[in-house]
Amino acid sequence: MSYFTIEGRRPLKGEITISGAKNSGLKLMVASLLSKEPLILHNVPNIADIHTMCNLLTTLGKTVTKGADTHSLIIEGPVTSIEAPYDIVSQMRASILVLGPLLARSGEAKVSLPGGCAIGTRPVDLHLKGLEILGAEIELENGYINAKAPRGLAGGRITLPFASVGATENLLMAACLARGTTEIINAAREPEIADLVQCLNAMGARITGEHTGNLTIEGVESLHGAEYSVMPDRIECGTYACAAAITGGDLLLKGGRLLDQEAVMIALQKMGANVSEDEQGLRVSASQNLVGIDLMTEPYPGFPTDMQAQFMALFAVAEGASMITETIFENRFMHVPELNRMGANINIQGRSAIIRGVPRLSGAPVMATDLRASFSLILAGLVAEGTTILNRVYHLDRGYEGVERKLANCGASIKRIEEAA
Ligand SMILES: CC(=O)N[C@H]1[C@@H](OP(=O)(O)OP(=O)(O)OC[C@H]2O[C@@H](n3ccc(=O)[nH]c3=O)[C@H](O)[C@@H]2O)O[C@H](CO)[C@@H](O)[C@@H]1O
Ligand SMILES: C=C(OP(=O)(O)O)C(=O)O
Repeated sequence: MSYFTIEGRRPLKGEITISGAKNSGLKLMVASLLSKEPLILHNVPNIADIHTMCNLLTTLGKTVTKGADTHSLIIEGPVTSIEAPYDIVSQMRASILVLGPLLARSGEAKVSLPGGCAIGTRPVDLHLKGLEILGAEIELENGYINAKAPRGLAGGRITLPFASVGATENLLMAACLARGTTEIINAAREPEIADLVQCLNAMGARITGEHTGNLTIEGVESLHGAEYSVMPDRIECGTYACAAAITGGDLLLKGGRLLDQEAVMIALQKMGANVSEDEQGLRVSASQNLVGIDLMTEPYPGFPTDMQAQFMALFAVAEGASMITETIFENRFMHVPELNRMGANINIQGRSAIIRGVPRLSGAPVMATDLRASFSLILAGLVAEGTTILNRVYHLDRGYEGVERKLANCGASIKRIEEAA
């Protein structure tokens, strides 16, 4: 297992190129199940979750090859298996997204139930209820979802009680090949949904309404191949924006887009950071002490839960008190005890955390518990006095490409130590 050592208190200055979005790239790869023709994807991030998705698609019969450059993939060929096995689904929850496309294409699917994870119980009831409205027959047995649509899927009107990102994506992909028209009311509006819609439309789907929360999908007989570039990762961009702010640095985040993350950038500005945008990307700097603010996580366009842990690190050293209310996942405060071990003063009250800013944090050995929690500890380590040792960095490798390279290029002292197994 590898770990990071970080020596803190160095302002970050320079440029970081933002990679393609994990939370879009994974779904675009799944869309390849809807056609046997090649789907050529560019700007695919080189991260563990993408490798896991390659593995899952290969298990289902697809051929995945590297494209013209290191961030391109070609996915093609027929689906030859309808089973997403437990050993892959348990590594990555996004695997559940193969359910809708497999049903639509093959009329049946067997997908392991993903179960909960460190941030919450994460049920998939909305995915299953929506597929039933489209005509699927679903049974749960031995930890698997067994789904059948012997007469194919048929369009329907699905109202989501909560704008679930994953349910929207699963139903959207299933509806592309259903007979007739499907409406998804109260669909998620995250930018990754629009990216998926654009890719599906490039493959011949007929989807409208991607920015409105109400999607209309006119089913088509078949989809064809396409070439598409994954959008930049707004969460990676927001994370490095926090790195600039917490270290009193100045970073150009190449490829970052304000449009995708206004709530995050407004929060940084309220705290005293400077944010500007030009044709290269976003520039974020801080020349004064940050001040605490209150935040609540919400579905897009609200403040994203995937940035909550990173802002917790910022608030830990900001002047005054801050409060974060987490409304999306019930257990997403696992980073709090670790930040407190570094000298932060954070109390959890139900779904809210009260953070009283402290003048300094001190380096300590800490343990990553999930992807974004891992980066909140890196941010704390970048501003702490002394050495921070971050264990279990495999969480981080799921979703951030080349963390230590990107940070070290901008002046951070961070090293990955590979421990023999
Ligand atoms: C791979 C990926 O894109 N992951 C993102 C996706 O996760 P994911 O697609 O899992 O997130 P959802 O929007 O579906 O989940 C949000 C909330 O709804 C609940 N829920 C969801 C589905 C369901 O059938 N029943 C149910 O109760 C979940 O438990 C959670 O509490 O969106 C989240 C919310 O922006 C992000 O934090 C994740 O990074
Ligand atoms: C929660 C996240 O991912 P996943 O849904 O894959 O667990 C995330 O990207 O922060």
